[in-house]
Parts: sequence; C-alpha cells; structure tokens
Amino acid sequence: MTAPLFNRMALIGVGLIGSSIARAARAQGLVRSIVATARSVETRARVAELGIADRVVDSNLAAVEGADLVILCIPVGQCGAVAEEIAPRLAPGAILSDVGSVKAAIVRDVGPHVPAGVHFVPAHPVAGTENSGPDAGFAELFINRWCILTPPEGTDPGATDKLATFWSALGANVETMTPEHHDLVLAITSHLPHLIAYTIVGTADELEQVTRSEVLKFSAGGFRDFTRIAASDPTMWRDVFLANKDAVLEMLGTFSEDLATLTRAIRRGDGDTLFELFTRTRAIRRGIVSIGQDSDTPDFGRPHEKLPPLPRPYMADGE
Ligand SMILES: NC(=O)C1=CN([C@@H]2O[C@H](COP(=O)(O)OP(=O)(O)OC[C@H]3O[C@@H](n4cnc5c(N)ncnc54)[C@H](O)[C@@H]3O)[C@@H](O)[C@H]2O)C=CC1
Ligand SMILES: O=C(O)C(=O)Cc1ccc(O)cc1
Repeated sequence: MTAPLFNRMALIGVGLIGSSIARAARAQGLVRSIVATARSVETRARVAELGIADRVVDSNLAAVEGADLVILCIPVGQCGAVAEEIAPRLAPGAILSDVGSVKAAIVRDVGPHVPAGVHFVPAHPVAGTENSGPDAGFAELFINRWCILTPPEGTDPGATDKLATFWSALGANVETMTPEHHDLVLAITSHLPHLIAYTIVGTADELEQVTRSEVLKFSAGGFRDFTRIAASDPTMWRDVFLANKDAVLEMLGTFSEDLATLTRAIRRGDGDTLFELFTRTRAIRRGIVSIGQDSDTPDFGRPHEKLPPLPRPYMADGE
C-alpha cells in the first residue's frame, strides 16, 4: 500500500470546493488527516456531521499548525487577509495553495505574506456548480476537469509537481500557466458568461411588458440555463469581477463590439451575417463535445464516474 501524499491537509473554508477536495482526498487516501475551518457554529456542526474532516475548528491559525498542505477554499477577496493571518504558523516546507477563480490577484495579495521556506503554488480547479456550502460538494467534482496551476517564478518545481500529483489523483487534468494568462482565458470562458447570465436574468426580471410569472412559466431552454448560472454565489462572483477587472473589461469591450455587429445585422435584416456566425459557433460547440467537455449541467453528480486509479506511486516526505 502506498503512503499518503500529505500527512495533514488544512482546508481553510469548507464549502463546495473545500468539501469536494476533502471528500475526494479521503476517498483516494491522499492525506493522513484533514483539518477544516468553518466560521459559524452551524457549519462546524454540519461538517462534523458529514464526517468529511477529522477535525473542524473555528481558527484558521490553529488549523494550519503542523499541516504540510494548506488550501485556501474561500472567496478570492478574503485570501490576502487570511494569508496574513495564518503566516506565523505555516510549517517550513509546507505547500500553501488556493482554489480561487482569479490568479493574478491571489499572487499579488497572498504572495507577500508567504514565509521563506513555505512553497506557494496557486491553483484553480475549473470545476464547480452554482451551489455553495459543505453539503454541495461531492468527491467526483474534479474528474476529467482541468486544474490550472500558476506557480510564481522561482517556485520549487518539486512542490509544483507534488501539488500536480495531488490534483491528478482527484481526477483532474493539470496544466500550468502564468497567472495573467489564466485570468485572460478565464475572463472569456467563465467570467463573461457568468456576467451575461446575471445580466439577462436581471433584465428579464425588470421587464414591464412581460411579467415575472410569464418569464418563469415559459423559461424553456436558453433562459433556464442562464438562471442556473445566475444562481451562483453572490460573494464569490462579486470578488471574481473585482479581482479580474482588467481582463474582464478587455473581453467585455470585444464582446460589446460583436454584439453591436449582430444588433446591426438584425436591424438591417442581414441574414447572411447571422447565419455565418451561427454556423461558426455550432462548429465550436461540436468541437467541445468531441473532446469530451460537454457536461451542460455540472451539478449532475456524475454517478457513472469514478475517481481514477492513482496516477503513479507516491510517498509522503521522509517516508
Ligand atoms: N463555486 C464554484 O463553482 C467554484 C469556485 N471556485 C473558487 O473556490 C473558492 C471557494 O468557493 P466555493 O467553495 O464555491 O464557496 P462556498 O461559499 O461554498 O464556500 C466558501 C466557504 O469559505 C468560508 N469563508 C469565507 N471567508 C472565510 C474566512 N475569512 N476564513 C474562513 N472561512 C471563510 C465561507 O463561510 C464558506 O463556508 C472561491 O475562491 C471560488 O472562486 C473555484 C472553482 C469553482
Ligand atoms: O457552474 C458552472 O457552470 C461553472 O462555471 C462552475 C465554475 C465556477 C467558477 C469557476 O472558477 C469554475 C467553474
């Protein structure tokens, strides 16, 4: 039997992502023990009841003591302050990571607080749902999804490799890139789609000629998909847009120009322009489906998917 990859994993925040990591790491025997923090009495009680951590505490500082893997699973806007809070107790040699949907702001806000001898390897599992909290998580969440690592220049490659092994064992495909490139890619593939969903659902809600009950009653297909995304956590997404301001504004500029072109085509009755675009976008969707990234509803629980056999033999430090 292989030894766990890490002795003690501390999860700061145990919502959708933190609880999914806990469940999957447990199922795979990747960590010897799990300490989780939750701020409210209710969440601590619920996490204890779910049995997804060995210990649930209210202090981030106490949680990281003796941990060789610490993962911040909290909104992006909280990461800097929490890094400052836990820094004095981070163990030498530990890996400090996160799961934030934005990366340059995390490097900027967390980086300065990381003590010498602690390896800071930011990460973003590109997997999730519109749900929040410890009950929303599931062990299969990361299977066949990407996890992007954005190690700052000078990071120990051994630490990056070890975290990559961890995410692979959770079922993810791991890729490494700069934080800035990550933020640009995610601005168009994830952040802008969420902004559009929030906008369209808000617009429908404010219509005067069409009642809210009609919107709900006739929300087949397209609109219904937007309502799922627009139900995503307000705190998390407020932080994403504030933290990835520049990349989102850049993509929004291009998007607005393209929307203006379509508006003009509709006004002028220019069917060719519409048809050409819709043909191109259909091919893009079919390309995504053919490479297996076609799960329309990520909250499906994926009962048919199993955690992968462990990718390669691994040993905890010093074993
Ligand atoms: N929801 C999603 O689909 C995805 C989210 N992410 C990222 O994961 C992170 C966490 O998101 P979720 O798990 O969805 O959120 P969540 O709302 O389910 O869980 C976050 C937890 O962090 C706790 N928390 C907040 N501030 C804290 C603090 N200062 N100290 C300790 N705990 C604190 C909250 O009480 C909550 O229980 C975010 O940075 C988000 O950008 C990444 C991929 C997908
Ligand atoms: O629920 C959805 O459709 C998502 O897009 C989930 C998601 C949300 C945020 C991320 O950073 C990554 C994935």
